[in-house]
Amino acid sequence: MVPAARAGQKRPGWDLRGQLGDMQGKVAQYKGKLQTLQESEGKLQAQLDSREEENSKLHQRLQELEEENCVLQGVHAENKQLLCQKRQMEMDIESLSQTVEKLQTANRTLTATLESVEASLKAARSDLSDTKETNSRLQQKLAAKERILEEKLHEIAEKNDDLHRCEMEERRLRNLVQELKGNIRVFCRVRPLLSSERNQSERPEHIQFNPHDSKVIVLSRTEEPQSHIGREKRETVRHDFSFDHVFQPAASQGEVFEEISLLVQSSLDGYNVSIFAYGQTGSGKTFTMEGPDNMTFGTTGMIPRAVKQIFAGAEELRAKGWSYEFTASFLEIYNETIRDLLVSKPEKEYEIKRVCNSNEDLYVTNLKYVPVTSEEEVNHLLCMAKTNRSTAKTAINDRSSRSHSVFQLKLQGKNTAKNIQCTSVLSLIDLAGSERLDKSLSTGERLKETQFINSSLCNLSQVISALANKEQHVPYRNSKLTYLLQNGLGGNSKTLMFVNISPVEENFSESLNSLRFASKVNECVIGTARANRK
Ligand SMILES: Nc1ncnc2c1ncn2[C@@H]1O[C@H](COP(=O)(O)OP(=O)(O)OP(=O)(O)O)[C@@H](O)[C@H]1O
Repeated sequence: MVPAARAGQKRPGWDLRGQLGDMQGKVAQYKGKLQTLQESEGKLQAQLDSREEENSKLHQRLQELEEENCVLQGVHAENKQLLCQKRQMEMDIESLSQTVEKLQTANRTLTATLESVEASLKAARSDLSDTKETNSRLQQKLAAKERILEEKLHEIAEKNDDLHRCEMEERRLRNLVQELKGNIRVFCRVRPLLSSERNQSERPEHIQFNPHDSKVIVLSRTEEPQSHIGREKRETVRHDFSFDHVFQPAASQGEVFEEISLLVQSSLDGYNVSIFAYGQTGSGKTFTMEGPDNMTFGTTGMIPRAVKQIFAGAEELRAKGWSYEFTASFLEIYNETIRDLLVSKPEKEYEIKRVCNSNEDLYVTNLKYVPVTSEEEVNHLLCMAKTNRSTAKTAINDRSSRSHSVFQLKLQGKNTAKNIQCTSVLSLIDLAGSERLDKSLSTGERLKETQFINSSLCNLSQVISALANKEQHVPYRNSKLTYLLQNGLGGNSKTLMFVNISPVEENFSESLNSLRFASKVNECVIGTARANRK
């Protein structure tokens, strides 16, 4: 467009040819330029292509880089996370370090403790081993001791058997001694003068003792001349008596009991034992058997002493396997009538009967038989009996007993281990006064009493002599006393009689009578006693 505008400014024909030439030049120019351009374009195109190629490569590279970036970003994020984790881990590590430090400290402490524990353990192990050794030594010792113990137990068992044999032998020998002394023994006891009797003489001269022989007593009296019996001048008449023992007035209750204690003991061995006190009123029978009213420890009589010994003996025998049951009764026979001393107002009738299915055992109907377990219980019964005992006044003694009193203790022993049983009755009898009729000034009721007393005492002597003479008939039934005591009088029992003597010269005849009666009894030899054993 630009050349048309210039041609309008110069001549139109020239102008057109010039313009054409110009134009052609210009076209050629343009053509050249175009070619150059085309070439440039080709180059550019080539460049463009190469650029495009490069661009594509770059693009690809960019993509790769983006991808890498993306990866890097991931890595970065990861890195960041790792950093975070690292920090966390560092913190953890730090805390762990602290923990580790603490643990190390604790570990150190524990190690120290462990060391000390190990040391203790070691010591304990060593102790344990020592203890084990000691233990094993002790076990051996124990086993040895057990063996010894077993042997000893065996020995003890054998010794126990020996002991039992010895005990039986001792019993046998003790009873043999008693038998050799005679189953009926008589002890004479002369009581001291009472203060009320002192005006007579300080020392009774009509009674003499032998200081070298405790078995002898002599009664002597100077008698006036009596030509009708051949005595022309005054002469001293001697009456010599010999008994198993004679107790002088000074003899204590203890000394007397010592002499009868073996006899009492044999009732624990199964022997019936009867101990009588015989003598005139006021001669000391009740004192000997029971003791005085104002009893002291030293003056207790044979009954409480026997009871004490029986219970003590039973207790000793308990250790040897024996056990005992005791039954006590206390009665009096007054004018041939039985009365229970263990009841204050006896109203019943009492009769002596045989126990059913038994040839020997007797019992009294309605009588109180009291099972007793101790000395105190029996002493209580003795007190009760003393109060209830019938007493009556006579010319000779203020509180003279006019009845026979019979205390009986039944003993039932058993030794379960040895399968032995024994039964016996210990009878302690305080006989009624034996004074003669003329002296006691008895009349009326008193006369009757005296007759009953004398008849039953006479019957007692008849029974004893019938037994001694081995007579077929023994008159037990003639009096309540002998009937009741027949088991304590026969050959199966041991009998002891105290003959009590008053020291008063006035009582010479009574004393002589008593000593004569006792002598008769003493002469009796009744068969061998047998223990009631099963
Ligand atoms: N050995 C003695 N020592 C001291 N006093 C005694 C002795 N023996 C007896 N007596 C006393 O003599 C008196 C008579 O004794 P006791 O009453 O025992 O006689 P008794 O024979 O039982 O008489 P009775 O037949 O009347 O019962 C009593 O005062 C008693 O204390």
